[in-house]
Amino acid sequence: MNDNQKSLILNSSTQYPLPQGVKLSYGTAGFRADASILESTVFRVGILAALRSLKTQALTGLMITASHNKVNDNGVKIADPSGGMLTQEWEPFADAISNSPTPQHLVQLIDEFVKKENIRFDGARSAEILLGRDTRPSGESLLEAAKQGVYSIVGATATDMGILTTPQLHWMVRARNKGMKATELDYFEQLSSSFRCLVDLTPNQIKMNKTDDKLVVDGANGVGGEKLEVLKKILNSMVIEVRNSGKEGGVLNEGVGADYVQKEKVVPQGFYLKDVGIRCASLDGDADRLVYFSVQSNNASNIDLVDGDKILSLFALFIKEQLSILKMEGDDHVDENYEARLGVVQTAYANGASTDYLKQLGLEVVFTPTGVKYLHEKAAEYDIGIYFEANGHGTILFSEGFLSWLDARNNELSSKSKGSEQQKAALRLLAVSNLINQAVGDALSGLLLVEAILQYKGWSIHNWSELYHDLPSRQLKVKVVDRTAVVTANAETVVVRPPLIQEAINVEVAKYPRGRSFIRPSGTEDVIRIYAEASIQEAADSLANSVAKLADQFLGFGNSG
Ligand SMILES: CC(=O)N[C@H]1[C@@H](OP(=O)(O)O)O[C@H](CO)[C@@H](O)[C@@H]1O
Ligand SMILES: [Mg+2]
Repeated sequence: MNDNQKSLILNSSTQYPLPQGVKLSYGTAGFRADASILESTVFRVGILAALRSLKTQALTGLMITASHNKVNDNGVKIADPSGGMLTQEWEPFADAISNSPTPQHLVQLIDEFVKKENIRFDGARSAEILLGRDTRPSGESLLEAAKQGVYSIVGATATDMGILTTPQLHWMVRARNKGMKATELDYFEQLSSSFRCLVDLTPNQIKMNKTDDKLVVDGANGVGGEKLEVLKKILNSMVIEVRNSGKEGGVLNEGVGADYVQKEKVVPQGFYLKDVGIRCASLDGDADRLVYFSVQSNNASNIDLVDGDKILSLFALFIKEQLSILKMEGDDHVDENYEARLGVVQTAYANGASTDYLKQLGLEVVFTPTGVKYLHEKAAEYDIGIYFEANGHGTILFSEGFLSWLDARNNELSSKSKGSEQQKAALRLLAVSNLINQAVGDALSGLLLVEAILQYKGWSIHNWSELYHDLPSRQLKVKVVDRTAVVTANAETVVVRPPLIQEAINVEVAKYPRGRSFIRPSGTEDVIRIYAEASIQEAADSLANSVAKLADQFLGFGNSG
């Protein structure tokens, strides 16, 4: 970096001093904290986004959101040029600059990093960043901090895309870097046209039952509801009622939203006994998570939850079905068929019944540690990789190789056997690849795919929910002295440090039919998470409680002496 560049960073960073005692880390989902202490962090992430753009010679994204956290929190994360999460290799640098104590130190860190990464400042291509934010009131001033960060790199430009869902921003970054149309309207048009295409390919004999027409969506009082209203107008064919859109005065994520519904297993605000039998869905605060539910008739706060695992199962079932139709021998007697590698990616939080179901379908199921970045990376190894966290974040990734084969196959079928079942299957798969966000999990595109598949199958939410029955489960959190003392292996299913705790967990698990339990340090909160499942709820609760006691015994404050 030349002196001019150094003094630019030095000067602008003095405007954004690091508050005393703040130490943040680029965790599972970027930086998150109370919004009042975040300006300096967001400013520095602005610099980071510009450096990433220079390094890759491509456009990057910066999103200001704290997803399902309370409204006073905020956060910031980067979309890499692929549209995915920031490469994990840069996370340590993100931590280092965001915690750097003085402007001088910051400049020094950046200078060293630029040399190490061989980042070019020769002006061959300037850094370019798209900025987005959710509906949080603190978003506006944090956006300004992000811009100032970007502008601290000579020649860098920042384009404010306004209020967006997180997946919209990721989608735009990916689309721009692929040279495709990338405005918000393009996003809506791609989703709606591919959805229409799928619905038009619904077999004629399957007609929806009247009562299954309507979908009611809980928008978490965030950005998702607002965007869904726009999408709904463009679609013009679906009966969608949006509640908790934020316009009715409700508070973001308070008693509403996908995280609340999935963790508490109760109805969000604004849903009542009168909604029994209706298909309902819930988005989270930045609309990258989606769960479905229906209100139970016995008690208005009870729900039948259709979580990420079941969305994954529905998608997997559909894709597998289309692939086998495609493989059927048609009139053209093509014997050269592409064996598409279909893979399903879950985490240890996936309900055991879902894993059994997927394996029963003959699918390859693999596990990764918690966090979308791990699941996404794994899913990208397949021709078609479907990944979901139980909490409703996930998508379906199609490899370039498979898509170009599929495209060619479709062309061939359309000339030899237009309108055949095989061609329809090829068209459906192509439509899915356009509908479902290829950059990151996206509640809006996921919702449209669920709706299209339910129509295709002529299924109610009840039919869908009956695919399998969840094993009863329980999640608990335990505060410990130092959560980093816990080291896990095998996709977080066994504890390797501290010694002996895993043996003790095994003893507890063995006491319960279909018992399973694991502990891991959270990447977003200062707690150890406990997960347990068993054949009945009482057993899952009791197993979770015993394991929580073990965690406290081995790691808790009582033990610290
Ligand atoms: C059990 C659980 O839901 N964990 C969540 C949560 O991570 P933790 O590392 O468990 O705090 O937040 C992550 C980011 O949103 C999400 O990816 C993950 O699934
Ligand atoms: Mg989210």
